[in-house]
Amino acid sequence: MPKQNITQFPQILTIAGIDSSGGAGINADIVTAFAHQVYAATVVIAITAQNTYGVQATDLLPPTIIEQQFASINDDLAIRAVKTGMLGDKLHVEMVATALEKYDFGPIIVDPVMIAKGGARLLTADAIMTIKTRLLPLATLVTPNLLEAEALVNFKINNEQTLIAAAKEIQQLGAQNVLIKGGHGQGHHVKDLLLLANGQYHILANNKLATQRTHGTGDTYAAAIVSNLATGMGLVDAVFAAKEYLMNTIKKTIIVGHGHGPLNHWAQAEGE
Ligand SMILES: Nc1ncnc2c1ncn2[C@@H]1O[C@H](COP(=O)(O)OP(=O)(O)O)[C@@H](O)[C@H]1O
Ligand SMILES: Cc1ncc(COP(=O)(O)OP(=O)(O)O)c(N)n1
Repeated sequence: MPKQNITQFPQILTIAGIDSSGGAGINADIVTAFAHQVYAATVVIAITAQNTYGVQATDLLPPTIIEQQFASINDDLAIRAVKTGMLGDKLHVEMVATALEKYDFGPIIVDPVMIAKGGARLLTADAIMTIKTRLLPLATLVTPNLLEAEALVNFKINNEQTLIAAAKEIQQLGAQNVLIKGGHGQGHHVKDLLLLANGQYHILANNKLATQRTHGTGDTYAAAIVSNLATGMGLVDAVFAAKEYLMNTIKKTIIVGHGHGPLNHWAQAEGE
């Protein structure tokens, strides 16, 4: 079927899991994209039963419907950039990699989601190797948090030297650019490291805010980056603008649920 050439709205694709509580996963990706005036299509890989206390159950969709979602989107939409999130297991990581090799959806942002804040596994341990061998070589940018970065490189990150070493090693696995997020670090400051394809790097630093309403921070960060890329921003600007969007969503708290609550995606529109 020929694609219509009507693309007034930048369109992104998110390939991830649904969060029943609405704060993370595909739910966070959609609201983040729309807050950026970007349209979001979805390939649903997983369904989770979770709330702000934690993840109670997860299930993965069968391959046929996943393959069909990719085909349906490719036949009709004009996707400019794509993001992956919760992929569940080795088989699903392989399927997603195969689809991303087959279809051209533009720059690929890989958020290698492994463990939710409450400790639940969102990716089986054996799938980490598949992320390394199949998905990272396709990635324009990979966005691990500190624990995910450690799992990718198999060493502890406890200072700036090991942080840079880890980013370089992840880049050698094939990801063009690497953003290691520092939210899980110790102390009062958060330091994210962005290592670029040309070897230069930037540190994005901010104070750690005393809040437990941080459910969906990783998804929101990556979704804002992919949205910015879809509007034509360069990678460095896209990351810095995404960080600013994210910080606004954390600073202006909304109260939903009793545990690790979701972010405030109205914050930017409301202004300072
Ligand atoms: N308590 C906090 N205060 C300020 N920024 C935070 C806080 N928690 C998370 N962030 C921001 O969210 C980003 C992602 O959080 P992080 O915990 O590193 O990843 P993930 O949400 O994927 O586990 C961090 O880089 C940081 O910018
Ligand atoms: C369906 C789904 N996908 C991803 C996550 C993890 O979200 P993230 O922003 O990395 O962090 P927390 O939500 O764990 O704070 C999730 N929980 N569910």
